[in-house]
Amino acid sequence: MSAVLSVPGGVYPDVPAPAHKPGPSGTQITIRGLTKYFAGWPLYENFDLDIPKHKIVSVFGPNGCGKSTLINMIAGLVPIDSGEILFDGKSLKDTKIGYVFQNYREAMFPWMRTIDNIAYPLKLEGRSKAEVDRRMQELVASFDVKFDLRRYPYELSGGQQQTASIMRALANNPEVLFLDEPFSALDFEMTLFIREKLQEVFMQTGTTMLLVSHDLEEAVYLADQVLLLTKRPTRIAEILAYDDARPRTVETLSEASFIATKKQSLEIFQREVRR
Ligand SMILES: Nc1ncnc2c1ncn2[C@@H]1O[C@H](COP(=O)(O)OP(=O)(O)OP(=O)(O)O)[C@@H](O)[C@H]1O
Repeated sequence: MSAVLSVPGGVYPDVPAPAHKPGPSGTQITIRGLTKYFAGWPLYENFDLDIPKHKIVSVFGPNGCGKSTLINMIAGLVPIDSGEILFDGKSLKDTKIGYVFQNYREAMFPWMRTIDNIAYPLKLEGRSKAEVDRRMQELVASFDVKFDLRRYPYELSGGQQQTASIMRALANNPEVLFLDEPFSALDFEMTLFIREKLQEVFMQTGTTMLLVSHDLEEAVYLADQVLLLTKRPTRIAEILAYDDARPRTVETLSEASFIATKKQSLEIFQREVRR
């Protein structure tokens, strides 16, 4: 009798299960055979990537190479054509994730007070009022919030709104936090503040973070790994490790290892843009 493979939605005889290639130990996200076309043109074709656990990975590459689409596909916001994305061997639906959008003005529910926006993921999980209050206090302390969270989002400054968006994304302690150019709509002062807060949260929690950035200095400053992509159809140009100790500070910017990683990233970027 032929072997029968049971798959969701049906039973097909003689269909071998595709061999899943796990990543090296310490991998959080495995992407295998990812394929995505837009309007008949390939963006990703048979793309494989391992994203390590408890690290910050910055995604950098030429304009339109698919940085946002990559994190959006991993986060389940954009459907994939084919392939497999697993989180520690689990599917997305069994994984807690948080997402920080570039456009914070459209990220929050305008009819809810800021505090209720931030608590929303906890309420969705059915947490008790005491649990919600405790977590909110922790978040307020770790983000050093000085503004009134009972205000509506539109009553806050851009930096305050983005701070609140990040607090919401972290509220239920996600395993992975996605950030799509979180600083690009902020002024310099707010960028520095939020960047330091993210670094502090990372040092406290070790939450895996995937950051899309257009600013190479910022991408390297926060990263354990810089993922450099090619032009489309997009492949990995190179993955650079950057392991200076945290907290990284203004002094980090003049360290030889920081400058070398930035220079190497820029050279790879320029090579790919000219190709
Ligand atoms: N919904 C869509 N329909 C058609 N094409 C799309 C769609 N979303 C993205 N694209 C195309 O896919 C490519 C990758 O887009 P994406 O925004 O992911 O790139 P990016 O690297 O983040 O871009 P940028 O550097 O400009 O921020 C672009 O050519 C874009 O025009």
